[in-house]
Amino acid sequence: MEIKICGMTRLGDALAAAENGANALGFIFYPRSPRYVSPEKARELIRRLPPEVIRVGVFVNEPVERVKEIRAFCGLDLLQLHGDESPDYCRQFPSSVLIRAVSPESEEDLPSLETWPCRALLLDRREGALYGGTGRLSNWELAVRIRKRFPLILSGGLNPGNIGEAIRRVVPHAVDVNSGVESSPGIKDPDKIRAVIGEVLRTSAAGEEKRPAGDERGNYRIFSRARD
Ligand SMILES: O=C(O)c1ccccc1N[C@@H]1O[C@H](COP(=O)(O)O)[C@@H](O)[C@H]1O
Repeated sequence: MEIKICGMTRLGDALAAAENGANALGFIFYPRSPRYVSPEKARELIRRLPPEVIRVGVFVNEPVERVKEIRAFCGLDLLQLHGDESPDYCRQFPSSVLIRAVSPESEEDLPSLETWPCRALLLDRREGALYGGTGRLSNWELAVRIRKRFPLILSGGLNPGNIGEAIRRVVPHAVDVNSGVESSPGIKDPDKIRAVIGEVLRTSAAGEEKRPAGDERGNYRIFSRARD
């Protein structure tokens, strides 16, 4: 089970996540977010990270050229598009570097997910004008349907208290945690980071033990360095 911790604004938080086993860290380049980090600051943080940690840039409705510029400047491995970007917008990037955030509300929304040219879907919950970071749970029943067809990152309101149940019920490829490991928006709590990663490792190890022989989930890694 892969894990991403999102909304990094401070070096100590990023290193705590990396040292405790996070596979990927997210940097939010959406100016209206309380977790916004400038490209200059993100670059500073990123260059001090252990090389094996995957760096994900989170964008909301940013012009394509600006996303490309920030990606090159900061050395981002993957791009998480979390706004109203269209499939045509997405096609201006290699699909291998894209994570598309989606918030389907019912089964009827599922066929449209086929249109996204991306490496993985990230299931989140939108709340009014807020694009993400709401701390609200996503729809786990739809998540089970989605993960049968696509590499899925489960997101939305995950925290040390509910992530074990989320993994047992949804069995996603990866999980993404953000406000659930904070003491206030943009300020992570290293104890909560340790707790959430510990819970992910324990739950996924128990799941592996119970899996019948021959039930391989494949070796697909979402958080790896993609070739453009
Ligand atoms: O965190 C934000 O402020 C944010 C703003 C705009 C787009 C995405 C944002 N965060 C993403 O939201 C999900 C879920 O967050 P939470 O766990 O419910 O707090 C996560 O993938 C973040 O990448």
